[in-house]
Amino acid sequence: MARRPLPRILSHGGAQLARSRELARTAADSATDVLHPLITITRGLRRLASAGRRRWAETPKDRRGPLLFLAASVVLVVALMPYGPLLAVVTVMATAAWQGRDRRPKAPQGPDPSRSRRLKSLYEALVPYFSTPDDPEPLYSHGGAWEKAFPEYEFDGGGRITHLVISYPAYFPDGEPESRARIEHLLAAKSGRDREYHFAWDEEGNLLTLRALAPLPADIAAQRFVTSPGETVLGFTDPIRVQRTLPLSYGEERRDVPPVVWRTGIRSTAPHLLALGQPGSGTSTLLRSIALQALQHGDVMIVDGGGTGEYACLTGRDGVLAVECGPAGAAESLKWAAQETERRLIAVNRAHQAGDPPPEDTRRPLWILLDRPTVFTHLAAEDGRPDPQALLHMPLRHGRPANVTVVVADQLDSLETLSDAVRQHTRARVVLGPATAEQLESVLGAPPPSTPVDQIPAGRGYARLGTGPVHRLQVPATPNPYDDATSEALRQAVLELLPPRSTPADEEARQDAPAQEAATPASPVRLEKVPSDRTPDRDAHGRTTPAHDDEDKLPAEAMAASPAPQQPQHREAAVAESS
Ligand SMILES: Nc1ncnc2c1ncn2[C@@H]1O[C@H](COP(=O)(O)OP(=O)(O)OP(=O)(O)O)[C@@H](O)[C@H]1O
Repeated sequence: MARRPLPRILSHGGAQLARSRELARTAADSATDVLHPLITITRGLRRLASAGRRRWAETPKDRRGPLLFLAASVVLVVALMPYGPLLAVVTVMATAAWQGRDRRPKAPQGPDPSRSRRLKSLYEALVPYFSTPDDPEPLYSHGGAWEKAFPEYEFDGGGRITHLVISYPAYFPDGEPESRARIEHLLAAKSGRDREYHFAWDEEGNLLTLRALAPLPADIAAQRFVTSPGETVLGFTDPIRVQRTLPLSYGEERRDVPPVVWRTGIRSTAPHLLALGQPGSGTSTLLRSIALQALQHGDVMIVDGGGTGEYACLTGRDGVLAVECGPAGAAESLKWAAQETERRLIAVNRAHQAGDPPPEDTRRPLWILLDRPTVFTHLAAEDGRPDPQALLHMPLRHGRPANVTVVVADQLDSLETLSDAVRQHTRARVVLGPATAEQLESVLGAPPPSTPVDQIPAGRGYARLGTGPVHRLQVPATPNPYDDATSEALRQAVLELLPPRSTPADEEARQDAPAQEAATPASPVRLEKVPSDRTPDRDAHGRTTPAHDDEDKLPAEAMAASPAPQQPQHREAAVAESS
């Protein structure tokens, strides 16, 4: 019997109503089953009565008297006959039951022939994986019944499977990733490779649920996201695992989309991030998106080994301490970052020991963003200099209590060149663009729950925060506004998010140092670095430099443990002095 729709209040409740809804539905179904004969007879009596009324109305007035007399005679004869009344009641009930039967044409059972063929072929393809010759009653056998194996299925308007529950035998090794991967690969291939599929294995119930995922929106432009301090939106995902949504604007339109939010700071369980991808997969775009969000509440230092000016738009902006593209500048900036982390750590520890809150000058988040640091590693090895990645050890290991966050982006094939500290301490992971299942698992630490599509758009990939689930990810479009290929709308969106430029870029120093610039393979972009919430210092030339915490205020032991911070711009000051 077809299930009756429930009242709206029961069919649109939240997750907590699901159980009550199922109970109500079961009770309604049972009551309908028990009362079904009564309902049929009542409906038949109603139809007989209305047929009688119609007949009476159609009978001409002069013939109504004889008709009434005939009916009364029949009633009298029946009443006088032995068992007459009983027989009359039985006859009326039988007639009513016949008249009251459900005359609606029966809905066709099962899917239409083309859909049945699709399910049948899927079933046949699964037979080698879900059967064994020793099974006396195989659920899967060539020419067997797919209906028992697929208890639930749904198709879209084009006749393609969108949802399928697959029952499999208990002896299938569903705990082995390789066995699962074989089945998932097969199902994705048979259901259409141009879509992504989510697989949920219910090992207790021996059920596998396949769901075709709608493509993630690729048209989300950079914008101010509604987040708290310490939260960074890496991108957007589907609502299967993420309940929270963010209101986003698409031009005039507004939509709520589930985000992948990364929490940083002292309570974070994944305080540093590593993003990997093939060239052109969108890791620089991700870093730019993170930088624009980080600048709302903190200071940012960028070390760019790519040398293509991807971060030039950030140069000289409030809160941007440095954008370094050359090996010497990168090494100096990282050295300063390590010393600053150490200084903050000592200051925080002293405050803890004294029972005071952390000092104000340790609270503003410091972000160290590195794009392709392995380029500098190669250059340093060639020149016989120490690997600048070694300087990341302090911020990575001790950055969390010091409010220092490190984000590293590099290419997938450089994973081995990244230092142990980077690989150990970056517990938030992102992989963008095409990647093999092995690469995904080695970077994320777990296989993604969905199959990839053949054509992956830029900025699409997977994210995993600590030991959490692997999420599908689409990074918001945050292009380089100085790139000619960037559309005007996206350029404006990024420009609007940039902090103001309160100090002019130090063009003079750059022009005056041709010798030093030529010595560096990727010429550095010179930047002024002025944390917006601090009073800048002045160097020998009267230029502003980051007002790092006044060394005089540091405790004696902190000074002993922490060498005086060597500010990132010292290289440029030296260049200016020599000119
Ligand atoms: N999330 C995104 N949405 C839309 N377009 C994107 C996105 N991410 C990247 N792109 C586009 O893809 C191209 C490459 O992006 P990007 O430079 O960020 O990649 P990459 O991984 O850093 O590559 P490379 O290392 O070669 O510089 C750019 O044209 C960029 O605009």
